[in-house]
Amino acid sequence: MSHFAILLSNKVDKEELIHRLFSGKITGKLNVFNNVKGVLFSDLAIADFLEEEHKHHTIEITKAEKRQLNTFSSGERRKAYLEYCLAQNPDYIIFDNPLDHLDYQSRKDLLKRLTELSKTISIIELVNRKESFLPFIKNRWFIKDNNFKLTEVPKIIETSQKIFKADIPNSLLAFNNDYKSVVELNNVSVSYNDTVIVKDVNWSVSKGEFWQLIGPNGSGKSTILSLITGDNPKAYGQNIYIFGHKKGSGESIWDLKKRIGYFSTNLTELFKRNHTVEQMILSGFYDSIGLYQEASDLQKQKVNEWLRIIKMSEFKNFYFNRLNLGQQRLILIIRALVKQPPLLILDEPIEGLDQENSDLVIQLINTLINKTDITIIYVSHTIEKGLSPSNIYELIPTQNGSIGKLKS
Ligand SMILES: Nc1ncnc2c1ncn2[C@@H]1O[C@H](COP(=O)(O)OP(=O)(O)OP(=O)(O)O)[C@@H](O)[C@H]1O
Repeated sequence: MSHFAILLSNKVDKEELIHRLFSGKITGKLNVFNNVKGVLFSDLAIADFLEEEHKHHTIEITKAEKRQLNTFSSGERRKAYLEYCLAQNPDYIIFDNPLDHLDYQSRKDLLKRLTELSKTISIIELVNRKESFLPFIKNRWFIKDNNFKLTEVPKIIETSQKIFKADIPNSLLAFNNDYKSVVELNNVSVSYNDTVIVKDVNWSVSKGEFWQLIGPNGSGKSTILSLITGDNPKAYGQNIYIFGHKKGSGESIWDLKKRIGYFSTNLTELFKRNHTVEQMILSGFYDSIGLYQEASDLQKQKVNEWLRIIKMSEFKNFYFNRLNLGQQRLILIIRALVKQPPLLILDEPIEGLDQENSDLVIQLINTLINKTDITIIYVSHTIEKGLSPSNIYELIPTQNGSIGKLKS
Protein backbone atom coordinates (compact mmCIF):
# COMPACT_ATOMS: atom_id res chain seq x y z
CA MET A 1 0.00 0.00 0.00
CA SER A 2 1.34 3.44 -0.69
CA HIS A 3 0.51 6.16 1.75
CA PHE A 4 1.31 9.85 1.63
CA ALA A 5 1.01 12.47 4.35
CA ILE A 6 1.19 15.96 2.88
CA LEU A 7 1.48 19.22 4.78
CA LEU A 8 -0.17 22.05 2.83
CA SER A 9 0.37 25.72 3.34
CA ASN A 10 -2.88 27.73 3.34
CA LYS A 11 -1.73 29.17 0.00
CA VAL A 12 -2.39 25.87 -1.72
CA ASP A 13 -5.68 25.51 -3.60
CA LYS A 14 -6.65 22.26 -1.93
CA GLU A 15 -9.76 21.75 -4.06
CA GLU A 16 -7.69 21.97 -7.23
CA LEU A 17 -5.16 19.49 -5.85
CA ILE A 18 -7.96 17.05 -5.02
CA HIS A 19 -9.55 17.62 -8.42
CA ARG A 20 -6.27 16.76 -10.15
CA LEU A 21 -5.89 13.63 -8.08
CA PHE A 22 -9.39 12.44 -8.93
CA SER A 23 -9.13 13.37 -12.61
CA GLY A 24 -6.16 11.02 -12.94
CA LYS A 25 -3.90 13.77 -14.26
CA ILE A 26 -1.55 14.27 -11.37
CA THR A 27 2.14 14.31 -12.18
CA GLY A 28 5.11 13.40 -10.00
CA LYS A 29 5.13 10.96 -7.10
CA LEU A 30 1.35 11.03 -6.67
CA ASN A 31 0.78 9.60 -10.15
CA VAL A 32 0.44 6.13 -8.59
CA PHE A 33 -3.14 7.18 -7.86
CA ASN A 34 -3.99 8.06 -11.44
CA ASN A 35 -5.97 5.04 -12.52
CA VAL A 36 -7.51 3.83 -9.31
CA LYS A 37 -10.68 4.72 -7.42
CA GLY A 38 -10.44 7.36 -4.72
CA VAL A 39 -12.91 8.97 -2.35
CA LEU A 40 -12.67 12.10 -0.28
CA PHE A 41 -13.13 12.45 3.46
CA SER A 42 -13.18 16.16 4.25
CA ASP A 43 -15.21 18.97 5.79
CA LEU A 44 -16.11 20.16 2.29
CA ALA A 45 -17.26 16.72 1.16
CA ILE A 46 -19.42 16.49 4.28
CA ALA A 47 -20.78 20.01 3.67
CA ASP A 48 -21.75 19.08 0.09
CA PHE A 49 -23.38 15.94 1.39
CA LEU A 50 -25.42 17.91 3.95
CA GLU A 51 -26.56 20.27 1.22
CA GLU A 52 -27.74 17.39 -0.96
CA GLU A 53 -29.71 15.86 1.93
CA HIS A 54 -31.20 19.26 2.68
CA LYS A 55 -32.13 19.91 -0.96
CA HIS A 56 -33.75 16.55 -1.57
CA HIS A 57 -35.13 15.93 1.94
CA THR A 58 -33.38 12.57 2.02
CA ILE A 59 -31.59 10.56 4.66
CA GLU A 60 -28.72 8.59 3.18
CA ILE A 61 -26.14 7.68 5.80
CA THR A 62 -28.08 7.84 9.02
CA LYS A 63 -31.26 5.95 8.09
CA ALA A 64 -31.18 3.94 11.31
CA GLU A 65 -31.45 7.11 13.40
CA LYS A 66 -34.22 8.49 11.12
CA ARG A 67 -32.70 11.98 11.05
CA GLN A 68 -30.50 13.86 8.61
CA LEU A 69 -26.77 14.07 9.08
CA ASN A 70 -26.97 17.81 9.86
CA THR A 71 -28.63 17.07 13.20
CA PHE A 72 -25.56 15.12 14.28
CA SER A 73 -22.69 16.78 16.14
CA SER A 74 -19.58 17.50 14.05
CA GLY A 75 -17.71 14.57 15.58
CA GLU A 76 -20.65 12.20 14.99
CA ARG A 77 -20.93 13.38 11.37
CA ARG A 78 -17.32 12.53 10.68
CA LYS A 79 -17.65 9.03 12.10
CA ALA A 80 -20.78 8.35 10.03
CA TYR A 81 -19.20 9.81 6.88
CA LEU A 82 -16.15 7.58 7.18
CA GLU A 83 -18.39 4.51 7.06
CA TYR A 84 -20.09 5.96 3.98
CA CYS A 85 -16.67 6.42 2.28
CA LEU A 86 -15.63 2.86 3.09
CA ALA A 87 -18.90 1.43 1.77
CA GLN A 88 -17.82 2.66 -1.69
CA ASN A 89 -14.88 0.23 -1.72
CA PRO A 90 -12.25 2.74 -2.76
CA ASP A 91 -8.62 1.91 -3.60
CA TYR A 92 -7.55 5.04 -1.77
CA ILE A 93 -9.05 7.68 0.49
CA ILE A 94 -7.97 11.29 0.71
CA PHE A 95 -8.25 12.31 4.34
CA ASP A 96 -8.32 16.06 4.76
CA ASN A 97 -7.31 16.85 8.36
CA PRO A 98 -8.96 13.63 9.56
CA LEU A 99 -8.44 14.26 13.27
CA ASP A 100 -10.12 17.68 13.28
CA HIS A 101 -13.30 18.07 15.35
CA LEU A 102 -12.60 14.90 17.31
CA ASP A 103 -12.15 14.62 21.05
CA TYR A 104 -9.23 12.79 22.63
CA GLN A 105 -10.85 9.36 22.77
CA SER A 106 -12.34 9.63 19.26
CA ARG A 107 -8.92 10.62 17.90
CA LYS A 108 -7.40 7.56 19.51
CA ASP A 109 -10.15 5.34 18.12
CA LEU A 110 -9.86 6.80 14.62
CA LEU A 111 -6.10 6.43 14.66
CA LYS A 112 -6.46 2.76 15.51
CA ARG A 113 -9.05 2.32 12.77
CA LEU A 114 -6.90 4.08 10.15
CA THR A 115 -3.83 2.07 11.11
CA GLU A 116 -5.86 -1.07 10.49
CA LEU A 117 -7.39 0.27 7.26
CA SER A 118 -3.97 1.23 5.93
CA LYS A 119 -3.23 -2.46 5.44
CA THR A 120 -5.88 -2.69 2.72
CA ILE A 121 -6.49 0.86 1.47
CA SER A 122 -4.02 3.55 0.44
CA ILE A 123 -4.25 6.78 2.33
CA ILE A 124 -3.40 10.31 1.26
CA GLU A 125 -3.51 12.51 4.30
CA LEU A 126 -3.69 16.27 3.78
CA VAL A 127 -2.88 18.35 6.84
CA ASN A 128 -2.42 22.01 7.59
CA ARG A 129 -0.32 21.57 10.69
CA LYS A 130 2.64 19.30 11.30
CA GLU A 131 1.27 17.93 14.55
CA SER A 132 -1.68 16.50 12.64
CA PHE A 133 0.45 14.00 10.71
CA LEU A 134 -0.81 10.44 11.20
CA PRO A 135 2.03 8.73 13.05
CA PHE A 136 1.99 5.56 10.93
CA ILE A 137 2.61 7.41 7.66
CA LYS A 138 6.31 8.05 7.38
CA ASN A 139 6.17 9.14 3.75
CA ARG A 140 5.75 12.84 4.57
CA TRP A 141 5.83 15.82 2.20
CA PHE A 142 5.16 19.52 1.98
CA ILE A 143 3.33 21.49 -0.73
CA LYS A 144 3.96 25.22 -0.63
CA ASP A 145 1.96 26.62 -3.54
CA ASN A 146 -0.16 25.81 -6.54
CA ASN A 147 2.67 24.14 -8.40
CA PHE A 148 1.63 21.19 -6.22
CA LYS A 149 5.24 20.07 -6.05
CA LEU A 150 6.06 17.66 -3.23
CA THR A 151 9.08 18.94 -1.31
CA GLU A 152 10.73 18.04 1.96
CA VAL A 153 8.78 19.04 5.08
CA PRO A 154 10.51 22.17 6.45
CA LYS A 155 11.90 21.81 9.97
CA ILE A 156 10.55 25.19 10.97
CA ILE A 157 7.25 26.44 9.65
CA GLU A 158 6.98 30.17 9.27
CA THR A 159 4.81 31.70 11.98
CA SER A 160 3.10 35.02 12.06
CA GLN A 161 4.92 36.39 15.11
CA LYS A 162 6.51 39.10 13.07
CA ILE A 163 3.38 40.09 11.20
CA PHE A 164 0.89 40.73 13.98
CA LYS A 165 1.89 44.05 15.47
CA ALA A 166 -1.27 45.94 14.82
CA ASP A 167 -3.73 47.30 17.33
CA ILE A 168 -7.37 46.35 17.06
CA PRO A 169 -9.24 48.95 14.97
CA ASN A 170 -11.61 51.22 16.90
CA SER A 171 -15.16 50.03 17.16
CA LEU A 172 -17.76 51.69 14.89
CA LEU A 173 -20.69 50.77 17.08
CA ALA A 174 -21.48 51.70 20.67
CA PHE A 175 -23.13 48.90 22.62
CA ASN A 176 -25.12 49.26 25.79
CA ASN A 177 -22.73 48.23 28.54
CA ASP A 178 -25.24 48.18 31.33
CA TYR A 179 -25.01 44.56 32.50
CA LYS A 180 -22.68 42.48 34.62
CA SER A 181 -23.45 38.99 33.56
CA VAL A 182 -23.22 38.18 29.85
CA VAL A 183 -24.64 34.67 30.04
CA GLU A 184 -26.54 33.00 32.83
CA LEU A 185 -27.93 29.51 32.41
CA ASN A 186 -29.90 28.26 35.41
CA ASN A 187 -30.78 24.57 35.55
CA VAL A 188 -31.00 24.40 31.77
CA SER A 189 -31.89 21.05 30.19
CA VAL A 190 -32.34 20.06 26.55
CA SER A 191 -33.78 16.84 25.13
CA TYR A 192 -34.43 15.60 21.62
CA ASN A 193 -37.26 13.09 21.46
CA ASP A 194 -36.63 11.01 24.56
CA THR A 195 -32.89 11.60 24.73
CA VAL A 196 -31.62 14.09 27.27
CA ILE A 197 -28.63 15.97 25.82
CA VAL A 198 -27.80 18.37 28.67
CA LYS A 199 -29.20 18.20 32.17
CA ASP A 200 -29.50 21.01 34.73
CA VAL A 201 -26.65 23.09 33.39
CA ASN A 202 -25.69 26.10 35.48
CA TRP A 203 -23.19 28.44 33.88
CA SER A 204 -22.48 32.08 34.44
CA VAL A 205 -20.18 34.20 32.26
CA SER A 206 -19.31 37.74 33.37
CA LYS A 207 -18.30 40.73 31.29
CA GLY A 208 -14.75 40.63 29.93
CA GLU A 209 -14.10 36.99 30.81
CA PHE A 210 -12.41 34.54 28.47
CA TRP A 211 -13.98 31.09 28.70
CA GLN A 212 -13.19 27.84 27.03
CA LEU A 213 -16.06 25.39 26.63
CA ILE A 214 -14.93 21.79 26.40
CA GLY A 215 -16.53 18.38 26.28
CA PRO A 216 -16.33 15.26 24.15
CA ASN A 217 -18.08 14.91 20.78
CA GLY A 218 -21.84 15.00 21.17
CA SER A 219 -21.74 16.28 24.76
CA GLY A 220 -23.85 19.32 23.85
CA LYS A 221 -21.41 22.21 23.30
CA SER A 222 -23.07 23.45 20.10
CA THR A 223 -26.47 22.93 21.73
CA ILE A 224 -25.48 25.23 24.61
CA LEU A 225 -24.11 27.82 22.17
CA SER A 226 -27.31 27.74 20.12
CA LEU A 227 -29.32 28.52 23.26
CA ILE A 228 -27.13 31.57 23.83
CA THR A 229 -27.24 32.85 20.24
CA GLY A 230 -31.02 32.43 20.00
CA ASP A 231 -30.83 29.73 17.34
CA ASN A 232 -32.47 26.97 19.35
CA PRO A 233 -36.21 26.97 20.12
CA LYS A 234 -35.42 24.74 23.11
CA ALA A 235 -34.41 27.95 24.93
CA TYR A 236 -38.12 28.71 25.21
CA GLY A 237 -39.39 28.64 28.78
CA GLN A 238 -35.95 28.07 30.32
CA ASN A 239 -34.23 30.18 32.92
CA ILE A 240 -31.68 31.89 30.67
CA TYR A 241 -30.37 35.46 30.92
CA ILE A 242 -28.29 36.99 28.12
CA PHE A 243 -26.78 40.46 28.72
CA GLY A 244 -28.96 40.64 31.83
CA HIS A 245 -32.22 40.08 29.90
CA LYS A 246 -34.34 37.06 30.55
CA LYS A 247 -34.78 35.03 27.37
CA GLY A 248 -38.31 35.37 26.03
CA SER A 249 -38.95 38.72 27.76
CA GLY A 250 -39.38 40.78 24.60
CA GLU A 251 -35.97 41.08 22.99
CA SER A 252 -36.00 39.96 19.36
CA ILE A 253 -33.49 37.46 18.05
CA TRP A 254 -31.98 40.24 15.91
CA ASP A 255 -31.48 42.50 18.94
CA LEU A 256 -29.61 39.64 20.53
CA LYS A 257 -27.58 38.75 17.44
CA LYS A 258 -26.47 42.38 17.08
CA ARG A 259 -24.43 41.97 20.23
CA ILE A 260 -22.94 38.58 19.45
CA GLY A 261 -20.17 37.78 16.99
CA TYR A 262 -20.24 34.13 16.04
CA PHE A 263 -17.81 31.93 14.20
CA SER A 264 -18.17 28.21 13.64
CA THR A 265 -16.48 25.99 11.09
CA ASN A 266 -20.01 24.96 10.06
CA LEU A 267 -20.61 28.52 8.82
CA THR A 268 -18.39 27.88 5.81
CA GLU A 269 -21.14 25.58 4.51
CA LEU A 270 -23.64 28.42 4.41
CA PHE A 271 -21.62 30.75 2.23
CA LYS A 272 -21.97 29.21 -1.17
CA ARG A 273 -23.12 32.35 -2.98
CA ASN A 274 -20.82 34.60 -4.97
CA HIS A 275 -19.84 37.30 -2.54
CA THR A 276 -16.53 39.07 -2.40
CA VAL A 277 -14.30 38.95 0.64
CA GLU A 278 -15.20 42.58 1.38
CA GLN A 279 -18.94 41.86 1.18
CA MET A 280 -18.51 38.80 3.35
CA ILE A 281 -16.82 40.78 6.15
CA LEU A 282 -19.30 43.65 5.79
CA SER A 283 -22.16 41.18 6.32
CA GLY A 284 -20.85 40.83 9.88
CA PHE A 285 -22.31 44.31 10.57
CA TYR A 286 -25.75 42.99 9.62
CA ASP A 287 -25.56 39.41 10.96
CA SER A 288 -26.64 38.17 7.55
CA ILE A 289 -25.35 35.27 5.51
CA GLY A 290 -24.04 37.44 2.68
CA LEU A 291 -24.56 41.16 2.10
CA TYR A 292 -27.92 42.52 1.00
CA GLN A 293 -27.67 46.19 1.96
CA GLU A 294 -25.49 49.10 0.95
CA ALA A 295 -22.63 49.39 3.43
CA SER A 296 -21.34 52.79 4.55
CA ASP A 297 -17.90 54.18 3.70
CA LEU A 298 -16.94 53.92 7.36
CA GLN A 299 -17.83 50.26 7.43
CA LYS A 300 -15.79 49.68 4.28
CA GLN A 301 -12.89 51.50 5.87
CA LYS A 302 -13.10 49.16 8.88
CA VAL A 303 -12.95 46.18 6.56
CA ASN A 304 -9.80 47.62 4.97
CA GLU A 305 -8.22 48.01 8.40
CA TRP A 306 -8.99 44.41 9.35
CA LEU A 307 -7.76 43.05 6.05
CA ARG A 308 -4.50 44.95 6.52
CA ILE A 309 -4.06 43.39 9.96
CA ILE A 310 -4.43 39.86 8.67
CA LYS A 311 -2.36 40.65 5.57
CA MET A 312 -5.15 39.81 3.17
CA SER A 313 -5.77 43.24 1.59
CA GLU A 314 -5.06 41.93 -1.89
CA PHE A 315 -7.98 39.50 -1.54
CA LYS A 316 -10.57 42.20 -0.90
CA ASN A 317 -12.30 41.84 -4.28
CA PHE A 318 -11.80 38.10 -4.64
CA TYR A 319 -14.84 35.88 -4.53
CA PHE A 320 -15.02 34.39 -1.08
CA ASN A 321 -15.68 30.88 -2.34
CA ARG A 322 -12.54 31.00 -4.49
CA LEU A 323 -10.39 31.27 -1.37
CA ASN A 324 -9.01 28.14 0.19
CA LEU A 325 -10.69 26.81 3.30
CA GLY A 326 -8.08 28.26 5.66
CA GLN A 327 -8.43 31.73 4.18
CA GLN A 328 -12.22 31.43 4.27
CA ARG A 329 -12.10 30.60 7.96
CA LEU A 330 -9.89 33.59 8.69
CA ILE A 331 -12.30 35.87 6.82
CA LEU A 332 -15.27 34.43 8.74
CA ILE A 333 -13.47 35.05 12.03
CA ILE A 334 -12.95 38.68 10.99
CA ARG A 335 -16.63 38.79 9.95
CA ALA A 336 -17.53 37.77 13.52
CA LEU A 337 -15.20 40.43 14.91
CA VAL A 338 -15.78 43.39 12.64
CA LYS A 339 -18.58 44.99 14.69
CA GLN A 340 -16.57 44.31 17.87
CA PRO A 341 -19.47 42.67 19.62
CA PRO A 342 -19.60 42.54 23.43
CA LEU A 343 -19.73 38.72 23.16
CA LEU A 344 -17.60 36.79 20.72
CA ILE A 345 -18.21 33.06 20.29
CA LEU A 346 -15.51 31.11 18.48
CA ASP A 347 -16.41 27.47 17.84
CA GLU A 348 -13.20 25.63 16.92
CA PRO A 349 -11.58 28.61 15.18
CA ILE A 350 -8.20 26.95 14.70
CA GLU A 351 -9.42 23.82 12.87
CA GLY A 352 -8.22 23.74 9.27
CA LEU A 353 -5.75 26.60 9.66
CA ASP A 354 -2.05 26.23 8.97
CA GLN A 355 0.55 27.11 11.57
CA GLU A 356 0.93 30.69 10.39
CA ASN A 357 -2.78 31.46 10.39
CA SER A 358 -3.53 29.66 13.64
CA ASP A 359 -0.79 31.73 15.26
CA LEU A 360 -2.42 34.80 13.83
CA VAL A 361 -5.82 33.87 15.27
CA ILE A 362 -4.28 33.09 18.68
CA GLN A 363 -2.51 36.44 18.71
CA LEU A 364 -5.71 38.16 17.64
CA ILE A 365 -7.63 36.55 20.52
CA ASN A 366 -4.90 37.52 23.00
CA THR A 367 -4.93 41.11 21.75
CA LEU A 368 -8.71 41.25 22.10
CA ILE A 369 -8.43 40.00 25.67
CA ASN A 370 -5.69 42.43 26.62
CA LYS A 371 -6.94 45.52 24.85
CA THR A 372 -10.74 45.33 24.84
CA ASP A 373 -13.44 44.31 27.30
CA ILE A 374 -14.95 41.84 24.87
CA THR A 375 -16.22 38.58 26.44
CA ILE A 376 -15.02 35.48 24.63
CA ILE A 377 -16.37 31.94 24.62
CA TYR A 378 -13.98 29.65 22.85
CA VAL A 379 -14.83 26.05 21.97
CA SER A 380 -12.11 23.53 21.30
CA HIS A 381 -11.23 19.98 22.20
CA THR A 382 -7.70 20.90 23.07
CA ILE A 383 -6.09 23.71 25.00
CA GLU A 384 -4.24 25.66 22.32
CA LYS A 385 -0.64 26.55 22.97
CA GLY A 386 -0.49 30.31 23.49
CA LEU A 387 -4.05 30.71 24.76
CA SER A 388 -4.86 31.02 28.46
CA PRO A 389 -8.59 31.05 29.06
CA SER A 390 -9.41 32.46 32.47
CA ASN A 391 -12.04 29.77 33.05
CA ILE A 392 -12.96 26.42 31.58
CA TYR A 393 -16.49 25.03 31.57
CA GLU A 394 -16.71 21.32 30.92
CA LEU A 395 -19.66 19.22 29.74
CA ILE A 396 -19.45 15.71 31.10
CA PRO A 397 -21.68 13.08 29.51
CA THR A 398 -23.72 10.86 31.85
CA GLN A 399 -26.49 8.34 31.15
CA ASN A 400 -29.04 11.07 31.86
CA GLY A 401 -27.48 13.78 29.67
CA SER A 402 -24.37 15.91 30.07
CA ILE A 403 -23.82 17.79 33.28
CA GLY A 404 -21.72 20.94 33.39
CA LYS A 405 -18.90 21.73 35.74
CA LEU A 406 -16.18 24.32 36.22
CA LYS A 407 -12.86 22.69 35.41
CA SER A 408 -10.24 23.49 37.98
N1 LIG B 1 -32.25 17.98 16.02
C1 LIG B 1 -31.70 16.98 16.71
N2 LIG B 1 -32.34 15.81 16.87
C2 LIG B 1 -31.80 14.80 17.58
N3 LIG B 1 -30.59 14.86 18.17
C3 LIG B 1 -29.90 16.00 18.04
C4 LIG B 1 -30.40 17.11 17.30
N4 LIG B 1 -29.48 18.10 17.34
C5 LIG B 1 -28.45 17.63 18.08
N5 LIG B 1 -28.70 16.36 18.48
C6 LIG B 1 -27.81 15.51 19.29
O1 LIG B 1 -27.41 16.23 20.44
C7 LIG B 1 -26.11 15.80 20.83
C8 LIG B 1 -25.26 17.04 21.12
O2 LIG B 1 -24.92 17.66 19.90
P1 LIG B 1 -23.94 18.92 19.87
O3 LIG B 1 -23.78 19.30 18.43
O4 LIG B 1 -24.45 19.96 20.79
O5 LIG B 1 -22.59 18.27 20.44
P2 LIG B 1 -21.12 18.90 20.52
O6 LIG B 1 -20.68 18.79 21.94
O7 LIG B 1 -21.13 20.26 19.91
O8 LIG B 1 -20.31 17.87 19.63
P3 LIG B 1 -19.02 18.03 18.65
O9 LIG B 1 -17.83 18.23 19.49
O10 LIG B 1 -18.98 16.70 17.96
O11 LIG B 1 -19.33 19.16 17.71
C9 LIG B 1 -25.58 14.92 19.71
O12 LIG B 1 -25.63 13.57 20.10
C10 LIG B 1 -26.53 15.17 18.55
O13 LIG B 1 -26.67 14.04 17.72
